[in-house]
Amino acid sequence: MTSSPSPETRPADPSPVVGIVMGSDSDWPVMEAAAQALAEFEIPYEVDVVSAHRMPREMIAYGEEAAERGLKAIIAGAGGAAHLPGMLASVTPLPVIGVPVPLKYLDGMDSLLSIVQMPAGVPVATVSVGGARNAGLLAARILATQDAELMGRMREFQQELNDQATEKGKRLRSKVTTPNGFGFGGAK
Ligand SMILES: Nc1c(C(=O)O)ncn1[C@@H]1O[C@H](COP(=O)(O)O)[C@@H](O)[C@H]1O
Repeated sequence: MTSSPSPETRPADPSPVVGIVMGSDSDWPVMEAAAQALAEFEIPYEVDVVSAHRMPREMIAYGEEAAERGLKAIIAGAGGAAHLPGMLASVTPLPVIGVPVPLKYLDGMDSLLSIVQMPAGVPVATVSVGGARNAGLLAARILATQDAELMGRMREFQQELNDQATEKGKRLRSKVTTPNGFGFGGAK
């Protein structure tokens, strides 16, 4: 049986390079998928609640200090009147990825429109409603532009997606008989 290393021998946690922030802890069930994607690529991240509406001064400080603290990208999720991603983008030079979080009413359309319609000059890369996993993957791609090893792992990940989709096609073709037997994946 292997035992985990004692605290003295355990390597120190690497400094986070991606900040995952959200307007409330109630966003975490959606935002967790961003953290999961980063963990799969072994990218160190931090998570916090930073609300533009409820804690404006702290939110500005977070955005202003993010680059100096060593973060390379920020993923910001919020629901409803989601001003957090845009306000962070206005005070940091880092890339900001916005995640519209769907709430009980309006199915996330309110959040999507709040995040995506940024004025020229202040970009927020907006993923789909609830698309936190893609936000994590996009942050990984941004980091991979400066990290050949990470770029290699992203290529492997894409190949796995391809393999899975190819397998899905095979399964479907084996279940459905088409009149001419044609299948994109080379079914004869
Ligand atoms: N959209 C924002 C901001 C902001 O943009 O600054 N701060 C909180 N919120 C959102 O309010 C919703 C309800 O929050 P509570 O569950 O705490 O009442 C959350 O989805 C949060 O992201």
